[in-house]
Amino acid sequence: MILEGRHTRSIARTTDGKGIRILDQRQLPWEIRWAELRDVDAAAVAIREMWTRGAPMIGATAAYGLAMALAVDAGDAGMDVAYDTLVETRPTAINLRWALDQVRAAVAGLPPAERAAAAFARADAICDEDAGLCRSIGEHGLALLRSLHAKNPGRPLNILTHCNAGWLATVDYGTATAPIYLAHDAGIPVHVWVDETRPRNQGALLTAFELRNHGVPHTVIADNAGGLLMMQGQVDAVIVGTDRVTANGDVCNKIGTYLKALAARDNGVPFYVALPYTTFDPATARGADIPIEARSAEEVTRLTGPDENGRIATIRVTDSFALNPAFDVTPARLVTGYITERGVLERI
Ligand SMILES: CSC[C@@H](O)[C@@H](O)C(=O)COP(=O)(O)O
Repeated sequence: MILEGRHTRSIARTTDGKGIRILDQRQLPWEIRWAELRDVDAAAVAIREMWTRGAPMIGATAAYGLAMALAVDAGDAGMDVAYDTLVETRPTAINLRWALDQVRAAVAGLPPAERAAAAFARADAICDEDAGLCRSIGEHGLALLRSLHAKNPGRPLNILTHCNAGWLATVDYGTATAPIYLAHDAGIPVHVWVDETRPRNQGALLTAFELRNHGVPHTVIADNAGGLLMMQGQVDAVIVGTDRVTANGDVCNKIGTYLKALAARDNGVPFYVALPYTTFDPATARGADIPIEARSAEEVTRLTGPDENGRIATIRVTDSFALNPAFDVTPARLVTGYITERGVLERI
């Protein structure tokens, strides 16, 4: 399924300006379906049930959710209830709290009649800023990929990524994918190893969809294949996104990221983390202090997708007890560099 354009903004206001449209990521890559969210409860459901996902996109959706709440009840008490509802939807990505705090600060001290408009304006600005941040991450990452490719100019540059940190997870470009898109557009022969990213398969379903749309050569691999490929010299760099980087540089990202970082270190493969400043959490000292989201065991025990007739079907993988921590923490010592809008930093 190809969208118009290579990447697109996956969040926008509805034409009447009172709600938002998001790409319903539960349907991808099988169907392009936009969902309209018209109140704070709809925004909370969309975040919690992962119609939309990825740290910056969660923040953007929540910002609009708070604005929609203020359009109904602009009082302080109502705002606090809406804030609490939204901030609890997903605990790990710091962008969620950051964006809600931004909207709350933007309306502080305003008369109730002016609050909703100010909140929507701040949410719009968060989206515009995020697209710019990701573009800058892409430009700094492009310079990095150029130098990596120059070491072996005769062959494709092999990047391994985990989960989806692409334009679906941000407002545009993505974080981990932005350098890849810009490198591909600049004529650097990039090939991407895409971890399928069990249990929700964000790699196989979403990152592969994005790369296909953009025409970037890629190969989907089982999550456990990366170590072997690194050992065989088939990975030049790992680039991942993140839900939160703490004051000491620890990186929280989709479950399985830590194992990739360990394998990368053991094989001398550089391990990069792409992030905007909105994902940095200086108030949290270290990764062990981050709340790790526990999601439903059914995400592990069930698989969902279209059957041979195109009908969406769910099959059971096991009836045993299952555990589903959604994120893990990669210690700062395993990170080669942080690709940010300010440049590629050895320390955050
Ligand atoms: C630019 S998105 C960065 C992270 O949010 C991304 O890598 C990730 O882990 C997403 O997890 P998800 O559970 O799909 O929201």
